Amino acid sequence: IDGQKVVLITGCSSGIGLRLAVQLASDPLKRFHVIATMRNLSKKGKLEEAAGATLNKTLHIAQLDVCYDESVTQCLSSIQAGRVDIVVNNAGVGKIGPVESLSIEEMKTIFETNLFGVVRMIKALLPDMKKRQSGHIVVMSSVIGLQGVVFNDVYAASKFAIEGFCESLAVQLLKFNIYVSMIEPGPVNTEFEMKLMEEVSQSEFPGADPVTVQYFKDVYLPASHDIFMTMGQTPDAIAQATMKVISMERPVFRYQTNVLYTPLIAMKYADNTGNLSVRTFYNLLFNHGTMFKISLTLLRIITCNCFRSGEISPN
Ligand SMILES: NC(=O)C1=CN([C@@H]2O[C@H](COP(=O)(O)OP(=O)(O)OC[C@H]3O[C@@H](n4cnc5c(N)ncnc54)[C@H](OP(=O)(O)O)[C@@H]3O)[C@@H](O)[C@H]2O)C=CC1
Ligand SMILES: CC1=C(/C=C/C(C)=C/C=C/C(C)=C/C=O)C(C)(C)CCC1
Repeated sequence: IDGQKVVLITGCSSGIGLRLAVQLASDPLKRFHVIATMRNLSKKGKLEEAAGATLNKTLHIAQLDVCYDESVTQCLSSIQAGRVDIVVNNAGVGKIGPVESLSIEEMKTIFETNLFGVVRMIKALLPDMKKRQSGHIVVMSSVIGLQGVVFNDVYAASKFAIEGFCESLAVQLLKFNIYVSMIEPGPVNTEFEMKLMEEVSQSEFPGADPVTVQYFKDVYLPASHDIFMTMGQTPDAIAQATMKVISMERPVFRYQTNVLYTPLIAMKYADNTGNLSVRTFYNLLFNHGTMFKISLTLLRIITCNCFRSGEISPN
């Protein structure tokens, strides 16, 4: 452990967290000692299988639920190395649907994980990182932390919230040689989308008017599915991007993993009235058939030539 970076990752039972844990633990130079955490250890089978020979060598599995103080304290105090050099706040939950049919209580649970879960981890680790004048706080944010997407209102709010928190904190932490990095993927093909679809398929959308429900079901859901199919990245691509940011000597504050999404985000900064973003998203949503395919092809042509060419290939 002495020459290694101790990396703690939250939410490793599936998706991005699982792949990141495995990629870091499989580093040929053995630079990382990975503590792959999950809230429910009965789900550890998939990670154990993917970890292969790295299990209990460079990859260690531990219990951690970001929503509970005791769980966080207990996990951190059980760390053999006695320190965490890099924390990857990956645990997160999605939420889609008309706001009229979501209760405030339900909305709070999203913030409990995506905002306060991350804040809890950071608060627990900061004193020691400050003392050691070293550390890297990585957050699995999202493009939805920079640009809202229709029917993702609450999820967007939670990711915007953590962006604001970290953007503010990053300045203070530079004084202590602690870096903060936000990883901002677009759609990623993990269990995330399936969980959302499952939840939606069970809801009758109480409180929402029929026009909104129809707009959500017949326009948004197919368009969103299309976006996951055409623009979606693999969790391995996100793990690779995260590993790249972790390995930087001076880690960047923001890192967008999907070059196809970059021009959509850029609209926000190109027109400070916000109208360009709102209207373009409106048009893209309602023309998601043929027009959308044409727009996407155009985006591919533009972005492949102009944005970080060759750095990460859009899949
Ligand atoms: N998939 C996507 O399109 C995108 C995802 N992201 C973000 O990436 C991150 C990972 O998502 P992804 O891998 O796609 O989705 P998954 O649903 O596959 O993974 C989410 C992980 O978070 C865990 N988790 C949820 N709540 C808690 C909690 N309270 N404490 C600890 N762990 C918890 C889940 O555990 P359990 O199995 O127990 O539920 C699971 O391991 C999230 O923060 C998400 O917002 C960002 C951009 C796009
Ligand atoms: C780009 C785009 C759309 C959807 C984007 C989606 C659904 C993105 C999902 C991103 C996720 C899931 C991020 C997770 O953090 C719409 C609204 C269909 C309209 C057309 C343009």
